[in-house]
Amino acid sequence: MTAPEGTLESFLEGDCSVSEPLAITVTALAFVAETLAGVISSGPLNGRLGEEVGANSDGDRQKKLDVVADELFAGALAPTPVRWYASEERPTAEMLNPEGTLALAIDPLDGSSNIDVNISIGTIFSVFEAKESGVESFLRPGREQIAAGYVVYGPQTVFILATRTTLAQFVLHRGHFFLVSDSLRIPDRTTEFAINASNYRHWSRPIRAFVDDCIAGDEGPWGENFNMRWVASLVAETHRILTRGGIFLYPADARRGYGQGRLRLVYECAPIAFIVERAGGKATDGIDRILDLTPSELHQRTPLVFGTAEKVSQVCAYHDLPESEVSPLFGTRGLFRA
Ligand SMILES: O=P(O)(O)OC[C@H]1O[C@](O)(COP(=O)(O)O)[C@@H](O)[C@@H]1O
Ligand SMILES: [Mg+2]
Ligand SMILES: [Mg+2]
Repeated sequence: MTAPEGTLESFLEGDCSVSEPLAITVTALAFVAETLAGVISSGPLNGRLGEEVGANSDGDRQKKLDVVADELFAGALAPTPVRWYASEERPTAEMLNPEGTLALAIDPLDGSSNIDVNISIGTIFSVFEAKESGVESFLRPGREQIAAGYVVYGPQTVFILATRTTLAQFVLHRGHFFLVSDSLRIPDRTTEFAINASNYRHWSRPIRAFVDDCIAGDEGPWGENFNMRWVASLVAETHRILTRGGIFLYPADARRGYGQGRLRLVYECAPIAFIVERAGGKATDGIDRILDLTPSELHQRTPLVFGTAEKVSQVCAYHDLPESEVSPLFGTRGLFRA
C-alpha cells in the first residue's frame, strides 16, 4: 500500500488558500461525510434509506437518506463560521451562525435514485463569503465561490476539495481522509460521453446532432469510436471525468419541467463547474460558461455540459451550426468532417 501523504486536517493547515473559517467548515463537512459513509455502507441494516418520505419544495421526491444527510450537515455546521446554509432539501436559505462569515450551499445527497441499489452516491457543496442576506449570498455568479467540493460514497469514500488555487483528492481510510492527489487534471482528449439517452426524442437538434456524431464513431465526422456511460449520480460522473476524461451532458429537453434541464445551478452545477475548471476542463449550459450565470432563485435549474475542454467547446459549436446542418434529414454533417 502507498504511504499516505498526510491528512485532510494537515492539508487545511498547510494550504495558504484556506482561511481559518473555511478550514473549520471543511473539517465539519468531512466529519459528516465519514458518518454518512458508515451509514450508507450498512445499507438495509440501517433501515430503508431509499424509502420515500415526502417531497422537497422543488417538487422532487425526498428519500429518507436525503433528509438524514441534510439534518446531519446542518447540525454539524451550526457551530462553524457558516452564517447562511442553503440546501436542496430546504425551501430557503437559513441562518446558522449569526456571527459567521461564510455561506454554504449543499446537495446533501446526490444521486438519490441509486440509494437502494448500492451504486455510488455523494454530496456536493459550494462556499461563498457571506453577505448580509441569504438571498444576496447565493444569487451571484459561481465564479465568486471561494471553495467547492464533493464526496463520493462508493467503493472508496473520496473527498474532493477545490479552492481558488488548489484541487485536492482525499480517500477515507480508518477514520481519516488521506491526501492522494493535489494535481488532478482532466485529460485533454476523450472518446467517452455521458448522457441519459432515453430522452433522445426530447432533445434539441444540436444535442441530438452531437450525440449522433459520437455514436457514428469512425464512420462519423470525428472519425473515432466513442464509449458511453450513465451512472445517474452527478458526483460519480464528475469523478470519472476528473480521472480519465469525458464529457457529461444533462441538456434542456421538451419534457414538462425540463425546459432548463434537471440539475440545480447553485448547489450542483456551479460547484461542479468550479472543480472542473480547476482541473483544466470546461463547464457550460451548452453555450455559456456556468460560472458566469447569475441565478435568480435558489433552486434554479440549468442545462449542464462539462468535461474535457475540447469536447465541451464542440457542443457549443453545434449550437452555432445552421439549421440545415443539424436537421435529421442531413446525413453528412459537412462542417466537422476532416
Ligand atoms: O434520472 P436522470 O434523469 O437520469 O437524472 C440523473 C441525475 O439526477 C441526479 O440524481 C439529481 O441529483 P439528486 O439525486 O440530488 O436530486 C444527478 O445526480 C444525476 O446526474
Ligand atoms: Mg444532486
Ligand atoms: Mg440531492
